[in-house]
Amino acid sequence: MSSKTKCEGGGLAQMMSFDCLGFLPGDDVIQAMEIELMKRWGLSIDFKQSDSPPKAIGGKNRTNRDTTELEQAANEVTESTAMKEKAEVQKTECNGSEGSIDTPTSVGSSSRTNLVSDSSVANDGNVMGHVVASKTAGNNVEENVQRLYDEAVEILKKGNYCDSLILVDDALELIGPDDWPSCRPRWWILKAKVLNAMGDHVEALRSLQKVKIKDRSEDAWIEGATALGKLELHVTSEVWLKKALLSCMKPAGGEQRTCPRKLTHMLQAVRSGRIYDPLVKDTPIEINFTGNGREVRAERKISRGETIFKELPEILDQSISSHKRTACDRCGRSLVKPEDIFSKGHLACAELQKAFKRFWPKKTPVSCGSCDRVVYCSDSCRLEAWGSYHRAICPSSPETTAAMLYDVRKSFRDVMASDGSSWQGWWNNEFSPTLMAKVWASIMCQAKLLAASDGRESATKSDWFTAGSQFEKYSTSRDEPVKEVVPKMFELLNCHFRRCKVLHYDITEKNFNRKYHQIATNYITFYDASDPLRKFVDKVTTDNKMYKRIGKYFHEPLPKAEFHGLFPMASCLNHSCAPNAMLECVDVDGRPGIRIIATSDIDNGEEIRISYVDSRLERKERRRKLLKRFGFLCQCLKCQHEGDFPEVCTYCGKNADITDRESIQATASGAKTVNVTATVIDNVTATDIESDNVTATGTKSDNVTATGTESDNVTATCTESDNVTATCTESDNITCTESDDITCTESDNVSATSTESDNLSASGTENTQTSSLTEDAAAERRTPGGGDAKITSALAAGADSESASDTSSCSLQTEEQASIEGERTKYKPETNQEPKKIDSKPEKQMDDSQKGSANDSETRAAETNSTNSKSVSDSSDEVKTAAVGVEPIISDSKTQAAETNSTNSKSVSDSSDEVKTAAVGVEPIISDSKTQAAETNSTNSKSVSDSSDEVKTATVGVEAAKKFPTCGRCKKAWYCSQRCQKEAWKKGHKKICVKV
Ligand SMILES: C[S@@+](CC[C@H](N)C(=O)[O-])C[C@H]1O[C@@H](n2cnc3c(N)ncnc32)[C@H](O)[C@@H]1O
Repeated sequence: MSSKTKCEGGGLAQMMSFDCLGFLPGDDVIQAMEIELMKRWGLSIDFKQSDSPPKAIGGKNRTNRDTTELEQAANEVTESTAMKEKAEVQKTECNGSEGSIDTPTSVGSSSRTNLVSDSSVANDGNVMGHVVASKTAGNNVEENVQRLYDEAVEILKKGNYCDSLILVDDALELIGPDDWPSCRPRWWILKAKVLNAMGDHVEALRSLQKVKIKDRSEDAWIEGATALGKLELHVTSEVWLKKALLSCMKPAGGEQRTCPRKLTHMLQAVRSGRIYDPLVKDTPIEINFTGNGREVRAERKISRGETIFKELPEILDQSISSHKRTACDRCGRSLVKPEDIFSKGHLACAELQKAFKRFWPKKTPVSCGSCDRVVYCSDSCRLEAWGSYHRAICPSSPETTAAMLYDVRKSFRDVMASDGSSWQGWWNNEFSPTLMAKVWASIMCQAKLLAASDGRESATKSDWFTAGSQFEKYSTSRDEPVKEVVPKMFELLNCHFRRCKVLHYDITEKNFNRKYHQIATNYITFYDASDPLRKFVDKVTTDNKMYKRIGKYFHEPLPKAEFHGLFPMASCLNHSCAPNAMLECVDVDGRPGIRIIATSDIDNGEEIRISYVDSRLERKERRRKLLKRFGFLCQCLKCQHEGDFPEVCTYCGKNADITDRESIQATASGAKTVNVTATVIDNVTATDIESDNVTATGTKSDNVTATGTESDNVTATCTESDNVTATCTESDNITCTESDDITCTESDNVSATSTESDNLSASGTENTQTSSLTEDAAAERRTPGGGDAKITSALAAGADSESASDTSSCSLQTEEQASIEGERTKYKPETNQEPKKIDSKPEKQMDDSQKGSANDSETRAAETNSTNSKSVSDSSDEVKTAAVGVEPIISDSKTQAAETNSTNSKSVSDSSDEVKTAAVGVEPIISDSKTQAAETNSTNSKSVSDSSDEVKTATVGVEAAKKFPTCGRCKKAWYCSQRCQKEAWKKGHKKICVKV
């Protein structure tokens, strides 16, 4: 795609949160019918070429579509519109209307009396009189016309449609076309407003069409779009809304500006209707667009256990962790073989072999024919895949970028468990990179088909827009940069599609981020409900004798071929931890799909929600998962009425003790390390005298301060925090990340490094080096291998064999080619081992790059999974850190994490490398003589000392506060008083409380 035709849409697309506002596939046919109808109603067709969609693939466009077909369709619409009109709430009629047969409504258009001279109408008489008089006298006319206009608007506001219509008509008659041409359009628009309010949308359009296109203001386009929408001419309505948006963004002769939210909302609502209405037509749901995005509502009462809808994925890819299980690349049908599941030893068992012969469903995979990377369950899947995406990513030769994409997918799975770090910059484990590649490939194949069906070699802008619009269904509100985290994958995809045989597509950074978030927000994990392994096991387990002999081979949870798919309707379902529906994997039309089932009775109009996580998990765990993958803090009824901590009243938020839970503080003297780590605590402070390391780490904290006097390293690190200060007096190093202020006073040798810091100052120091990185440089540093020219070029080299046409941008450098070979082998360790479960590591990879050191604290804290304190030291000379009173999980109250100002602290040490956890509420334990001073800066501080000077670790201990009594039924809420418990019960706890 040339830069001219990039599907970026600039501010417009962003504002709309749609990729590009092109036409949707099939719009040409719909528009042809809409034009037919408009002609019947005597409306002019003032379209330009660019207002028309490209013709449908394999279909007929409006020029070659059979006219009788169109007429028939138009007749049907006319009839249904007329019927609707009848059923609709009363339309206002002034003096009786005379609608023509084809015109669904025609109110007040023909039979009004001319009231130019009748100034008794409503209260406009005087103004009208003035206008007439001033016109005759030739003075003050414009002023009087303006007054007349204001008057008409006032009357309209009062809902007196007939009077305002009469006034507008009279004014239009009075102000002849040649009098004040610039003033007439306003009157026509006002007339359209009145007519729309009266329900006469055809007449409203007729009025608007009296205004020349070049004179149509944003208001005119909006009014027209409203009329068209009411007449259910949705494609044309959207065209008018886009014109409103354009004229609002850049009014004639005016400066570029931002448009009102209302307008973008209108466009989104029309667009959503156009996208989802055809999908939901045979279901009991409607999909609406609200201020909070899409939502699914019941259109009628739905009973518990009822299937709400079934759906197949629009596009899918196998999850990285299950790639060893053979499955169809197109539909996800599992083609798993015994060898994929059982070890060689097990396979040697004759009994098992016999059982395989008898019970294992036989299905021979169909290979791609061009590459050996994918298989299909049937020839039809193979052909479908080839036409719709695979031909754009088929790795027919091992040297291609496409092959590398598959290598990455495979190797990623193999090495993740052992060496996650070597994958930094390539990918994370959210979903497979080939899913993203398939999305682009299918846009490309669609654009190619659109172009080809019109006899063109290359795709036009409109083709690209239409092709891209198939993924508009998957909206997202997330926009964090991803390219920076996985720059190598960006390079690989960009290089591949830029030089692809099908068409050239230049993936921009913005495209990449957007597609990533679209997929990450919307993918659903599913599997083939008719998996051969499942069928085999079912058969064996029903045969008692057989089960006795071979049942021992499958005690483990059975591994499934698992997929990530994009499901248009299910992706609109919002989450609730107390859902009224759930998702189940089932066969749909002979293919693996899903169905949504009501888990309780659902009222007409009620929102349908599923749970994105296991709703039996603790609230903090559910919220952590939701925040991590979907970026929201769940506020559902269940979350509102469950607590995380026994020390905090779930209802009123009161703490069980009197300490100030907004602060966490540690002070130590002469210790090796003073380390305070906190999540969602406002003030995090580590202070130290003559110690080696002082570290304060805060996530989502307001103030993070590390202060050292004559200390070696002072580090304050924070993620998403407001103020981070590392202050050091006569100390050696200060490091601040994402800090607002850094201050150094009278230090000997200070090196203060700041990333994205606002203020960096060093005063009174003898030897000071300060550096402030620019955002770009910082990004490059943060991303291992970021900007790695070798990889980029090598990727280009790999792509060379695919296309000779575009060598300028991806040039081949031989010594670099060798380097990618090195990379390739590095990423392809030979392993026959069963891949380990890779849950946390890959996630951590992404976090590491995104969150910097804060991630460490989160990981450590997650390991301890405790709100309680611990301190750790060990005999190695590495500095060990431990989260102090840290809850890594999101908490909506700043008071939920424990703090150090406590009465009882403790520290634990151990000689192993691992972070150890400790029980709470006990006196400090000193199990290792190498642990030295620890002291909490509290009223009841503890101190621990030791005579050795080898390793000094000081960490702050925390005691859990007193606990409140729990809800006896569900044990998921704590209350400080009976009153709180009763109130909470009434306000919603009752609805979510389940006896355990
Ligand atoms: C699969 S989409 C669901 C449809 C969504 N409303 C939309 O328009 O895209 C998932 C996204 O919906 C939003 N979402 C879903 N459930 C939510 C909830 N309970 N609270 C807040 N946001 C929610 C989040 O932004 C999440 O990333």
